Amino acid sequence: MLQKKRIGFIGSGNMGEALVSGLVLSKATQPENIFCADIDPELLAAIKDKYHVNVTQSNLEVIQQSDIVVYATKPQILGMVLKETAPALDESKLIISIAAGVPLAAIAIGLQKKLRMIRAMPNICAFVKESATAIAAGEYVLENDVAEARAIFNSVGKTVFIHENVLMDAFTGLSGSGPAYIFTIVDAMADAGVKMGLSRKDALFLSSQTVLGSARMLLESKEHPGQLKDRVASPGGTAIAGIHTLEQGGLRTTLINAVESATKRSRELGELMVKDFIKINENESNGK
Ligand SMILES: NC(=O)C1=CN([C@@H]2O[C@H](COP(=O)(O)OP(=O)(O)OC[C@H]3O[C@@H](n4cnc5c(N)ncnc54)[C@H](O)[C@@H]3O)[C@@H](O)[C@H]2O)C=CC1
Ligand SMILES: O=C(O)[C@@H]1CCC=N1
Repeated sequence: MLQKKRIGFIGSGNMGEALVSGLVLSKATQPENIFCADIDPELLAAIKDKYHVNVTQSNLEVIQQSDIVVYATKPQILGMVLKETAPALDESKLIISIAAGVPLAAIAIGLQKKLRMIRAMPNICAFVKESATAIAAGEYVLENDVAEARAIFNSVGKTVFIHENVLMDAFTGLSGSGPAYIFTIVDAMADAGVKMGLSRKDALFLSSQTVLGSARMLLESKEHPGQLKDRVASPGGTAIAGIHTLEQGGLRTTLINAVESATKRSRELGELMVKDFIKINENESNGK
């Protein structure tokens, strides 16, 4: 589906590169159909070297070359970048924003243009084709646009399509930010292994493999996590002793609080971006 589509990235940092990596690994499209822009020439040179895609410091050039444009800059500068690139945007292109917190309606109001837009929340595991991505569509998308967006994100992992753009902040708090929680947990488990006398290398490998295996069991067995937990925790055994300590430490509450905080932060980022957009528009109309 994407073979003939030219896909451009505005911002080629952590997430832009993760998507490029997944797209190239999955062969969903050819490297010559991928166009990456960034302000950092060293980063672009490294991306060209690794993935053999087209790179340029010019956002406008990438947009001109692309059928699908993915905005992958930080939400805090997205308003400015969108304004700068708006002259090159029209209904002939599908625009995808992966920015945390930024509602499509805010982009539409800020740019005052009718555009085919998709909002997506992937995660960094796109690097290894294991992203969990939520996708929502804007008002003016064509029938094929959602399928194309899904094809992009399916090529770097699994997708869910949601109708309510408003739930994106919750996805951002859970699966968009989730790898950071898991990396922290694995790091802490590795520290624990070291404390118990394992080498750092073994401790890190064993905790990472344990997370991978647990995730695969959850997805493949489709059993409830509680049931799987019961299969590990024997009466009077080691796992239940460990779980008791986790519960004493408030693990569940802490994780629920973490997802809630990240969801709230996502909403805040969206509100800040809207304010930013209003300021840019006011300055423009005052001729500043
Ligand atoms: N890092 C993650 O795990 C995830 C990030 N996201 C979203 O992806 C977006 C990008 O995040 P990251 O990749 O983490 O940030 P990053 O900072 O690693 O990458 C952003 C890139 O944009 C470049 N940039 C800055 N100004 C620019 C400009 N004017 N024109 C073109 N490029 C410019 C920077 O040099 C940088 O390489 C954010 O909106 C974030 O919310 C979404 C899901 C997961
Ligand atoms: O910048 C962040 O912290 C998050 C991770 C998910 C999206 N952006």
